[in-house]
Amino acid sequence: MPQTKQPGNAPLRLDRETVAGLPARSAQAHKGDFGHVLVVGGDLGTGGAVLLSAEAALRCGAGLVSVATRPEHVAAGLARLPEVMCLGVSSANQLVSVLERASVLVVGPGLGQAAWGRSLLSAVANADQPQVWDADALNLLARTPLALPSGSILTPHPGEAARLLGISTEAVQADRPGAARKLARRYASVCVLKGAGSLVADPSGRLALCERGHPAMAGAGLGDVLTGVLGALLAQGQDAWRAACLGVWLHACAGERLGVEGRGLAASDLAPVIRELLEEHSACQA
Ligand SMILES: NC(=O)C1=CN([C@@H]2O[C@H](COP(=O)(O)OP(=O)(O)OC[C@H]3O[C@@H](n4cnc5c(N)ncnc54)[C@H](O)[C@@H]3O)[C@@H](O)[C@H]2O)[C@@H](O)CC1
Ligand SMILES: Nc1ncnc2c1ncn2[C@@H]1O[C@H](COP(=O)(O)OP(=O)(O)O)[C@@H](O)[C@H]1O
Repeated sequence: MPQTKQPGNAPLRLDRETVAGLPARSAQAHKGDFGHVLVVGGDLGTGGAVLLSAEAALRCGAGLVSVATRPEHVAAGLARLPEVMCLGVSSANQLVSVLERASVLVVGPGLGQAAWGRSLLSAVANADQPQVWDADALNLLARTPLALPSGSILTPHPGEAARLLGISTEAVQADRPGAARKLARRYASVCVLKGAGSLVADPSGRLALCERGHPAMAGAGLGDVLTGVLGALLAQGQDAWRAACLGVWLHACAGERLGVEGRGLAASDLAPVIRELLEEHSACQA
């Protein structure tokens, strides 16, 4: 299990044995048992990012999934993902009722950094459900003092980590464990530092390393998929550390499985493969 003792300062290596799984579902299970993930983002021009996240949340077993995005994106969202409740929001006050119904919040994919994204992020930051912050939520966090509620996960790529730490991307890459641990401590959250050899750090200094993955994953939207995976695992009762370790490992193994087909991996190809891998690791029915 990820809580396994680590020798000295060495990171825990994530693999099938060290990653804790989801419990099997009872035969009486119903959708209310598996949480409600709300994905917030998708400003004009980046509407696909929230759909990638929502699709991944759905395919990883969240009971309910909602998206709050620009009203202009609702029709496309419903056409692509009829299972997802897609709400058009022009301002943060329209978020209030859906925020109350969600058990986990994912914020940032395609959010943008203009007034619309900033106001939505403030509303999300005031909610107390566990959250996953990515992309523009992190870019806004780098220039606005906001606190993440306990049990949350941030998922910077090296560029975002550099903005949060006020250093260069090269400096982040030169000491990835240091950067991940610093961000986890600073934001009192679990930090996933993405890129080849993704790291998971928690505020107590725990560190895990994922050596799986594939260079075919170097493409648009792969990070958006990861946010949905993490949201779904939190919604199914995993704490932030366990969700991050399992989610990062599943995502990287799926990239590896698809990477053998070569370049041109589309982010939306990942969700069904992550589903397959999750079932191989943690069967739905005992
Ligand atoms: N279909 C969509 O709607 C998509 C929307 N996206 C959104 O577009 C917005 C901008 O995000 P971006 O991440 O493209 O922009 P950023 O400018 O934040 O990041 C890109 C830069 O970060 C650095 N970087 C990232 N990963 C690195 C690594 N592994 N090693 C070294 N350097 C690394 C590089 O300098 C890279 O050019 C976000 O809101 C994002 O969610 C993207 O996720 C792409 C897909
Ligand atoms: N060379 C690589 N090896 C392993 N994983 C990679 C590689 N390149 C990208 N990834 C993974 O793909 C995802 C890319 O996320 P991100 O940079 O946020 O992209 P986007 O913002 O376009 O969604 C991360 O989870 C990262 O770890």
